[in-house]
Amino acid sequence: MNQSCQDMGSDLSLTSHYVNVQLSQREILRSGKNTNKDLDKELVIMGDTDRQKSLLGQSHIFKGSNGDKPRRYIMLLGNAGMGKTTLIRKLCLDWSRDCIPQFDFVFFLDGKALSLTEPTNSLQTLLLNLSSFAPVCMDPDAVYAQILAATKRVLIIFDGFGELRDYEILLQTLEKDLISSLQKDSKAQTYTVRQLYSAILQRVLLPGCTLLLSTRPRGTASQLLRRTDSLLEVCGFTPTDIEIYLSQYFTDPGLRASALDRLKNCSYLHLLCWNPGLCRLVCLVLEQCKGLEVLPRTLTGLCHQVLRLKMEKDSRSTHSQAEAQSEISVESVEKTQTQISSRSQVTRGNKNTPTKSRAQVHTRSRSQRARGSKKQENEEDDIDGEGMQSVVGEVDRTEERELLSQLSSLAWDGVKANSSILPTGRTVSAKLKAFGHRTGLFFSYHLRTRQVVSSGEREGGGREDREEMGAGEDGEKRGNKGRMDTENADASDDHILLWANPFLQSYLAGLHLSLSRTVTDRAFLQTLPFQSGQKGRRRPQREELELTQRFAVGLLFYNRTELQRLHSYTETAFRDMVAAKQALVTKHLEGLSHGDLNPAQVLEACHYVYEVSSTHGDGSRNSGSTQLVAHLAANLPEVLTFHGVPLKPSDMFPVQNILERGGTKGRQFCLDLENSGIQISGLRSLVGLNNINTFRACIADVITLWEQLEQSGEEGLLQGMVSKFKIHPLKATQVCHIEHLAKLVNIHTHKKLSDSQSDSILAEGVPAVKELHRLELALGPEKGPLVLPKLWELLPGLHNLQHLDLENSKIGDKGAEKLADALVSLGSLEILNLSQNCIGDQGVTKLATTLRALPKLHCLSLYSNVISDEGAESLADVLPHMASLTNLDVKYNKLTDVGAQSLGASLKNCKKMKTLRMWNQCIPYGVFERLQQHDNRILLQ
Ligand SMILES: Nc1ncnc2c1ncn2[C@@H]1O[C@H](COP(=O)(O)OP(=O)(O)OP(=O)(O)O)[C@@H](O)[C@H]1O
Repeated sequence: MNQSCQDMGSDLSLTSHYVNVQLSQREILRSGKNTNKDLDKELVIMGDTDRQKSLLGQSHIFKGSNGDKPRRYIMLLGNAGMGKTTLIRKLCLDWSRDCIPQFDFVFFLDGKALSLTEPTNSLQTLLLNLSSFAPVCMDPDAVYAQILAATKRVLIIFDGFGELRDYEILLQTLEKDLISSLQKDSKAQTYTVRQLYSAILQRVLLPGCTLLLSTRPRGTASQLLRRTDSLLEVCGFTPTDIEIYLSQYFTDPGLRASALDRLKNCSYLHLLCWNPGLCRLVCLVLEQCKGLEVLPRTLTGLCHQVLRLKMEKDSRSTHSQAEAQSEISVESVEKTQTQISSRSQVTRGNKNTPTKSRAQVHTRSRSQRARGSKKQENEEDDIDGEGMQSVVGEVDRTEERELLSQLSSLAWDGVKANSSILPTGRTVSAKLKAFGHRTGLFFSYHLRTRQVVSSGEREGGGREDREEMGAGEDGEKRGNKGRMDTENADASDDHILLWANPFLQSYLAGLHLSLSRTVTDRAFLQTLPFQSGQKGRRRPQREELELTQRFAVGLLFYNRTELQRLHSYTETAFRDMVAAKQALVTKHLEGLSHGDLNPAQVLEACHYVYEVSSTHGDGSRNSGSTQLVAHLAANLPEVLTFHGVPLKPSDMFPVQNILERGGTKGRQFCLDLENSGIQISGLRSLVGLNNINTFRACIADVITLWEQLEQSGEEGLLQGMVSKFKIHPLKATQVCHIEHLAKLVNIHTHKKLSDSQSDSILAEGVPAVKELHRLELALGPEKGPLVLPKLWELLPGLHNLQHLDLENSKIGDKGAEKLADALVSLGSLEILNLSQNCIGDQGVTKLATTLRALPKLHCLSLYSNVISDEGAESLADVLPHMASLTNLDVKYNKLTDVGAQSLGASLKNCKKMKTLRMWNQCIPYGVFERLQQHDNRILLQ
């Protein structure tokens, strides 16, 4: 394992190129039971400040927090390229170096092995022969016995599953017969990989072992959520990580310094490097475009450059190979020349064969060059060296275009089918496979490395594994995803062919949609985003599809000369085709009603327009793209919300771009970045724009930003950030929301940021707190009580609060007493909702004393508490003194006819009261009816 985990492809290895990334602990909003929502929507989005505090190092993955029980069912989350597999391999490597001593065995099970469908496996063969990186096992029976004897010391890692759904299917209840058969004899070689995976995941096999499952977070995961005890997410690269990565990648100090410099000057590329997979692509471009070439400015540009470089490298190396071969052929030709009577006939024959292979062509051209003067002697040989080269180039290009066209069509098929596995069979020609491998776009995964080994017959098991790990010269992920084999690229039963890089797959799929002759305008139109009817659709858009759409649109507006190599149209036909599709895109995007787009779609629209407008390498724009930017900037809603949309660092840039553009046209925006997890640096860039009138964001992050600005002495900016910040209305859905609010109220009351001595900017307090008129606690009865002590402390600071909604927070009598004390300061309060809070007589009696002191309170709900007659009496006493109260609700409490009659009698002295709701089952209906007859303000409902 130590050897086979190391390789990261292209001469990179874990030991020399791995960057230690952090993990963040994620939580889900609901209990996770019976939920059918998408996991990424269920995940609580943490603010940056809290996220930084919650980060875990790799050494803590298996440990419970604060000495809790160790984690046994861990889900590792991360989008494409975020480094899940790499992290897992690092864990394996660390384990092989004794750094994770709690496990005696680690097995790496790949989702791709599910392609093996024949029922010929046992748990033993699965672990010892099929798991990736498993070394040769000299005494499998003894090892297996040891595994079974201490399953608690076994770690099973599942990786390489396409999506959450694949796990969910494996978690469907197993048939009883299968369970008993597995429990009776797990050594019988009669099970499919699927059955064994299912049984391990469902803890039928290897109970007590630790499971680590990697997955992308899109899709529903109700079954998984029920089982996992830890959700961890790979965080991606910080700016420091990016520097570390670059300094490891560029070992030459000169190159390193210039690469870092160039990257820092290219903000968007730098932001993209947050994703390690993209960081690697960026390095590839930085490495190979050392000269003065302009760096790509968009994701389309980046992937385009990477593909271009790969193709150039490939054609260089195939040429040099062909030339090397031709040298040999020249010699042999020359040797045999005397025996060939009519060489010119051979030559002529070749010349007239347009489909000759590159090697043939080169052999010939090289042989001409080698022979020099002989060329003139041969009058029939009328093609000179240069002419030949251009023919060669043409032949190469034509072939390359053909291959690209096939590749991109396959890539689109994969994106449609949500799969990175290439179809087996004839669809992928040998030539295409070879091209895919040479360019590192494909890698082949070897499903099975060994024959089933039982003790006694020990075959050369691991050998193949190790040889294959080192194979391949340029694969993005070769060596990163299990076994592979570049020599034997055929997708036989034991091999499957995969796309090595999700971004390049999507780029090629986008290429197919935008430039292929086979995609009609109508079909193209249907693939564009935001189709009508999509808004209501629950199914989330998959990452690859979203990227593909972005690339397709980006490519259409790309520099036309750059695209020449990718298509086979004539110049005019190409121009017309592009113009027609550009018009379709423009019409489609301009026809959108931006008010109807949800926040995630608004973000996506910003990305499209960014790709369209900035793809030209030289920074120039064409008029079509300028028009699209202007249109979006003019039509974005004034209140622009990204609430609930996780914002990656690279999302910030396109949004900033469009907001700035709006600013040049005089547009002002109110930005809602709450619950988006935006990084503080991104927050600063966006809300620092001049045309942002107001903004909302995670309170703790805003405070951190203020502190940073104060420390750096940026007073002007701080002033703006303080005055633009808004928190009204505030709905607390997480415990931390109240903690953050408490911090803000503290700043407000002390009129300074925590460490500062005095602060003129905050001399009048925090405007956002002064303007907070409505506060709702929506944490429910489980989490609500956790924040109540903090809430009682902070409430007196909210002088201008008009509406306080504490429904269903399990306040109880004790809480009600504390609340009563806090309420004295809330002279502006108009509405108080204390429904469903277990408040009894004691609590309500205490409350009653302060309620009378609230001059503006007009609506009080004590619905569904446990107030009985004594409490009702207290309320009845205070009611006539509450001059502003118009509506009181004490329905579904415990008062009987006695309490009801007291309240009814008190009502007579309350001229302003409009409604009194008090019905419950303890009040005889007759009494209630009588009271109603006397005063029609008493209502049943
Ligand atoms: N911590 C890291 N240090 C150095 N390079 C990394 C790191 N994490 C990822 N990479 C680079 O990024 C590339 C993509 O990472 P990886 O394959 O692990 O992503 P993934 O999350 O498994 O993606 P997918 O969901 O597509 O399978 C790797 O090939 C590797 O080169």
